[in-house]
Amino acid sequence: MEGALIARDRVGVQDFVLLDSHTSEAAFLNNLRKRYQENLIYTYIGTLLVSVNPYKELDIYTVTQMQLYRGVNFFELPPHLYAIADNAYRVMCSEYNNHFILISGESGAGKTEASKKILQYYAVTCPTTEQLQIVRDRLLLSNPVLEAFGNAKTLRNDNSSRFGKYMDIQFDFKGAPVGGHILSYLIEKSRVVHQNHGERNFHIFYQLLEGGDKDLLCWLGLERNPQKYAYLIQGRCAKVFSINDKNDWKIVRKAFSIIDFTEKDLEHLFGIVASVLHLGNIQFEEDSNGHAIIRDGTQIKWISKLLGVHLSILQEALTHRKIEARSEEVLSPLNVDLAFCARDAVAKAIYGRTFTWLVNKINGSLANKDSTRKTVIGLLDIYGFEVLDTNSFEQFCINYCNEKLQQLLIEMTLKAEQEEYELEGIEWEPIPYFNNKIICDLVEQKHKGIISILDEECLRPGEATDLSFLEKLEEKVGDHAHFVTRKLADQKTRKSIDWVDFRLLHYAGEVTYCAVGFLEKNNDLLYRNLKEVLCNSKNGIIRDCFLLSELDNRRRPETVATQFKNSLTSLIEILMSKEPSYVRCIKPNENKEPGKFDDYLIRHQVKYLGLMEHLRVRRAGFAYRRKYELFLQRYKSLCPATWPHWHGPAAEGVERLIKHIGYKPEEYKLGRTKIFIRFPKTLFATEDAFEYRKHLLVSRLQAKYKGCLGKRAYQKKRKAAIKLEACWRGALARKEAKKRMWAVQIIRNAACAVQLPHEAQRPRSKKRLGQELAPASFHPGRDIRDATENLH
Ligand SMILES: Nc1ncnc2c1ncn2[C@@H]1O[C@H](COP(=O)(O)OP(=O)(O)OP(=O)(O)O)[C@@H](O)[C@H]1O
Repeated sequence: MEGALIARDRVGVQDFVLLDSHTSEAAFLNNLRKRYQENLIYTYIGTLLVSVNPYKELDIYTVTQMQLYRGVNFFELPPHLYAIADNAYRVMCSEYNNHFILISGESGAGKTEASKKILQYYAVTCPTTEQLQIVRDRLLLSNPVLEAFGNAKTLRNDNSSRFGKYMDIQFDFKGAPVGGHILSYLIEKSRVVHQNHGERNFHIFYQLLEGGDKDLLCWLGLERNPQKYAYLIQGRCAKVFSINDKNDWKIVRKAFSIIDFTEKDLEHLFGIVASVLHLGNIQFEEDSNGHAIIRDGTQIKWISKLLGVHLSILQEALTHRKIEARSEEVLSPLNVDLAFCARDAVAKAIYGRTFTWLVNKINGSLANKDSTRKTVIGLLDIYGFEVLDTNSFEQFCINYCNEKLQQLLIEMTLKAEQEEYELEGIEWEPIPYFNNKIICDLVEQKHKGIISILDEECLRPGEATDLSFLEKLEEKVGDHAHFVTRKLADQKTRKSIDWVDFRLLHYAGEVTYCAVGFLEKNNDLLYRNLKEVLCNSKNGIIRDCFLLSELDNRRRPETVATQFKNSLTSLIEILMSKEPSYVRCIKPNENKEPGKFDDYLIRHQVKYLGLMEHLRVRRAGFAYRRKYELFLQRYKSLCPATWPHWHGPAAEGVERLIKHIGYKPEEYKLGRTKIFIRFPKTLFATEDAFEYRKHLLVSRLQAKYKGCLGKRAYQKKRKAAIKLEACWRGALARKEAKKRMWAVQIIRNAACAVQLPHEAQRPRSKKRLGQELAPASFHPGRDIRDATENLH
């Protein structure tokens, strides 16, 4: 916060909480824009981080930067992902509790990049040993593998994650990363068989074709040209290969070896990828009875080899459907349309289940077998609210997921805020906010919610269709305030809703869903005979996946929506038991252009990410709160009673201090351990006074220091002068004394020379005398004369 305060006049405010007009969306956008244009992509709302995708490499993710943020108080440095990561880590280590970082935003907003950067931060800054290095590498390299199979180029993002991901990083008591676990959500299987214009299939297909060596492709019966595969040219993407495919393939191959995939695993895995491509090239034609038959046997032979299933059984399974007639099972031939549907269903099913297998395999290699207690930090990278031109079953699931996460955010933020006030004994009035529980209930309520109604239609006997589902919705939830169809709408709204549509009023806005395809996608059915064939596959991955799900679904198969609902419920439970941190990613423009800030697009995201709401909640009570000790430490110079030292309790010191500054009662509240300041302007005034005071103190200090320096220099000189003088005098005196002694001696010697030659008084020779007294410069005649003169 202090960092934010200091820098507030430089480029906007680093924390939206400090915005004066916190209810103004324009002021919010203004601040975001100002900072974005200076490449300041991060801004706080309290402890939530807002991130705007820069669409260019910034020099803020270096190891030096990581070290800078390591172990530093949250608000001391400018907002950064590393501050969020470090804060969660430090609290986890000190309080030994679990955390999660929820990263959300729309496609292309930068969620995956953010989660990778957090992971790298932990990899670089956490303590590690040589053995833990393996875990660290596996954690980091699980990303390229999952991205290869779960990401694709879309119109909005060249590397779009087509699944939701929650990753737990486990730490031991020393804070070293020792393991991990990944949960994946709703992979977009429909992409395997169909892509929108300008989009691609999952990366792995292109990586294999571009990067796989000749022998491998030959073994898989593939050609290097993606144009040859029907499932890869649906989107008519201008550049089918991306510049990264070849390189990414190498990374993925390396990752496989580090994550412990055996040669057999890889053989089966690539066999499945190739089988999907071959499946897409299977064509059907009508025989004389109007039944589907396979036109060319080449593709099916490859599939039979790669999946390890008998050729004739596979042929039959793709062109027939097994039905139960009373106690008998009969094979009914399919027409061409149904055969194409069966083919696509197989491709989607084997790809989807292989993805699940892949996640499990990675989890196996990340698992920490040690049973000692560990703490975790979870990273949730999940699709944001999505509104397309035509919204289908997938968008319905994604937006439902966002409703649940919004509910979690509001609950946890409000709860945390309320708990803090309670803990501190502060009264506050809860602010009104839109509780989206009503929409969650509309979707998920047992027997009455949309998912239950959809399931009923999917599972009931008789002719159920998307239209009959729509009618059921009108009948059962028609009077809900957040639901509308063309039939139920008023005249004005009616025009914008088609007969096959229904509209939900989400917390983030209205979304119209086309009911066509809901039943089929929710059922996700594979004809029973096809399932049986796959259960008997010699390809280990396929056999395991299908056998397992057969065992799971022996009673009543769960529909896709119900599976998703259940997985979301357990995700929310996981998150509720942890301490939250939030990163909200914003996409600045549709063209992936650096520096372009599209106001309209961003305003929309600010709204549906609930940022204004979050800011309101943060500001509803108090804009700023600080522990008494920290507050006093910073501002004690503003009051003579607390400066330079306050010896009593910090709370009393703060009370004296704010009385001296002149805080009005409505501007603050004193809690048990913290001071709460309601308005930013109060804090800014205090900060300004502190800045002014700091300057004064600095000038005083400077003056004192200069004075000290001068005094010291003077004293040094004085001492030197005295010393010099003393030396000089001493030297003079010594010289004088010597001269006298010397003269006396000479005269004595001279006198002796004239008197009795006594042994003791025998005159020394002139030379000897000279050596004794003045060895170098003795001139007897001149010196005796001088000495005699001196005596007078
Ligand atoms: N901090 C960043 N610095 C530089 N470029 C970034 C940053 N964040 C995102 N980008 C760019 O934006 C692109 C899209 O980001 P990312 O894949 O993380 O989006 P996303 O929100 O995960 O999208 P999706 O939901 O489709 O997966 C990246 O490929 C990268 O080019």
